[in-house]
This record gives sequence, C-alpha cells and structure tokens, in this order.
Amino acid sequence: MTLARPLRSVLYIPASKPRALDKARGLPVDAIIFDLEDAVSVDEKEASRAILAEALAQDGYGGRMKVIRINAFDTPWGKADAEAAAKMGADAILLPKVSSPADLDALAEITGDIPLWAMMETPAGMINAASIGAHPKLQGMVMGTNDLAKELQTRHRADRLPLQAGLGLCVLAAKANGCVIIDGVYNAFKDDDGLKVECDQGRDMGFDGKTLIHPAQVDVTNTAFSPSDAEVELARRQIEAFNEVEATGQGVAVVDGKIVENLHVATARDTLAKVEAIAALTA
Ligand SMILES: CC(C)(COP(=O)(O)OP(=O)(O)OC[C@H]1O[C@@H](n2cnc3c(N)ncnc32)[C@H](O)[C@@H]1OP(=O)(O)O)[C@@H](O)C(=O)NCCC(=O)NCCSC(=O)C[C@H](O)C(=O)O
Ligand SMILES: [Mg+2]
Repeated sequence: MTLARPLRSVLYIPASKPRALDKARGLPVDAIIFDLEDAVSVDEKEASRAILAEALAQDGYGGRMKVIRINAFDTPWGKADAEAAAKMGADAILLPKVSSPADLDALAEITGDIPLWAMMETPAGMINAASIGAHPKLQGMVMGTNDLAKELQTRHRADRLPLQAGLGLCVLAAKANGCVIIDGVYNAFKDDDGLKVECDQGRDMGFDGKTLIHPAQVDVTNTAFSPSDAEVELARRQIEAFNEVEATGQGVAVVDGKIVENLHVATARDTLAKVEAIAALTA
C-alpha cells in the first residue's frame, strides 16, 4: 500500500486530554496519532474512547492525516478499542507491539478495509519486519524506540547505536513494500538541538518523518524532513543539466563534479514533488 503525502511530523495526542485534542486543530503537523495506549492511564481507558469519538465527530483537523492507536489485543481494551476506532472515520488504525503478520490479521478482521499501521517495537517485530511489511492491509510502520530499548535492555546513546539494527531492518521492510516509515519519539521535548540531531539521522536513513510528543517539537521536525533550499536548487540544476545532455543523445550529465544519470533525475523529481505536496498541505 503506497501513500504519497507528507508525513514529516506525526504528533501523538493522548485521547484522554480534550485540551490537547483541541490544540492540535491549529498545529502545523502532517499527521496526528490519537493515542488510546501508553499516553492514557488505566483508569481513563474506557472514557477516552468516548472523548476521542466526540473529537473526531467534530473534526476540524483539516488535511492532517488521522491515525488512531489502539491498545494491543492481549490487553483488556484492545478489542473494544478496535471496534470503536473502526467507526470513527480515521485514515488508519495503529496497532502496538506488532510481532508477526498474524497480529494484523486479527485487527483486520474487525477493521475491514481501513488501512493499518504497525508499531515496530519488539525484538520479534524486528526479526519479522519483512513479513509484517508485506501484509496486504499494512500502510505504515512506526518505530517504538522506547519499548524497543526496554526490551533490548540497551543504554541510551545519542547516536542510537544499540537500535540501529532494528531501525535499519524496519526501513528496509517498509521500502521493500511501499509502506510509510516513521521514526520514534525524542523524549526530551525541550531539547531542540538533540531533536534536530535525531531528525537528521532519521532522514538520512530514509524515514519519512518522526513521531512527536509535544507541540514544541513540530517546527524542528518539519524543517528537518523538508527538502532544504540547497537540495531544491540542486534538484532543479540536475534536471536541467540532464535534459540538455539527453537532447544530444547522451545519458550522463555532470553537475558540481558529480555524475547525473536518469536515477538521480528521478530522485530530483521526487524532491520537487515533495516540495509541492508540502505546499499543498500547508496552504
Ligand atoms: C509530555 C506532556 C505530558 C507535557 O504536557 P504539559 O506539561 O501539559 O505540556 P505543556 O504545558 O508544555 O503544554 C503546552 C500546551 O500544549 C498542549 N499539548 C501538550 N502536549 C500536547 C500534545 N501531545 N498534543 C497536542 N497538544 C499538546 C497542552 O495541552 C498545552 O495546551 P494549552 O494549555 O492550550 O496551551 C504532554 O506533552 C504529553 O502528554 N505528550 C504526549 C505523550 C504521549 O503521547 N505519549 C505516548 C506516545 S510516545 C510512545 O508511546 C512511544 C512508543 O510507543 C515507544 O515505545 O517508543
Ligand atoms: Mg511503545
């Protein structure tokens, strides 16, 4: 399932917090994950479903993609969450702790044709990433780096070295199947510099965007996952240079001392298309 839309900033909002649910209607995020899982306390689980249904019925979220994260099926809330979420008009439903394609089969039995997203956050999920990515209903993967770090008993490192194998496997699985792939959250929500470093690493690896926990993280993330002015300018020059040599019957141009072939031109066109898609979304 391929999805062509900007997903630079994907903000979690606890479904239990009406004020945050309202605030998101004015935030420049590309997507929202309405969370019934970890951001909601056990005592609030049942009530949160009704609060979320009411917020989504009112809508007002504009062109932002709407994803609902339910609780896992081995919890007391998972099945009822899925049944309720299927009626809320979301663009996709996100299942936590997906460890095999069978987890998605169980959800799809309830949600029918609604696209599914998978939280990739267990060691088994990393090993089975390829078969999870190939599930016919799967549209997106989201890294759950907190749960993954917990399960792997890693120590935190700014370069995320202990998580790199899992991150890389999930990027490969998503790309091989045309799925969206969104990076995990950066917990220190007041640390813009650290967030930028992690966004840049995610973008370098091929992630489409990053999940966020606080509105303060939106601008840094949107900038990091948007093509920069320099990238846009280079893309235009590459296309122009290639068109010129192609007109003379050649297949290789040179820009800034580097070769430009048709595959580089495809990437350059993708860059320009992304700029247009961002402009259309934010207009
Ligand atoms: C982290 C927070 C608990 C901080 O909350 P708070 O102290 O209320 O923040 P502020 O006072 O700075 O808030 C300022 C205003 O912004 C609104 N707000 C805050 N957070 C959000 C949000 N996520 N979405 C929308 N709006 C938000 C406040 O309402 C204030 O508004 P106003 O009063 O009108 O000015 C809190 O940010 C929070 O709860 N964040 C979400 C945490 C969360 O979702 N956690 C679960 C997802 S992460 C995860 O599960 C990871 C994954 O599974 C893994 O394994 O890694
Ligand atoms: Mg998690």
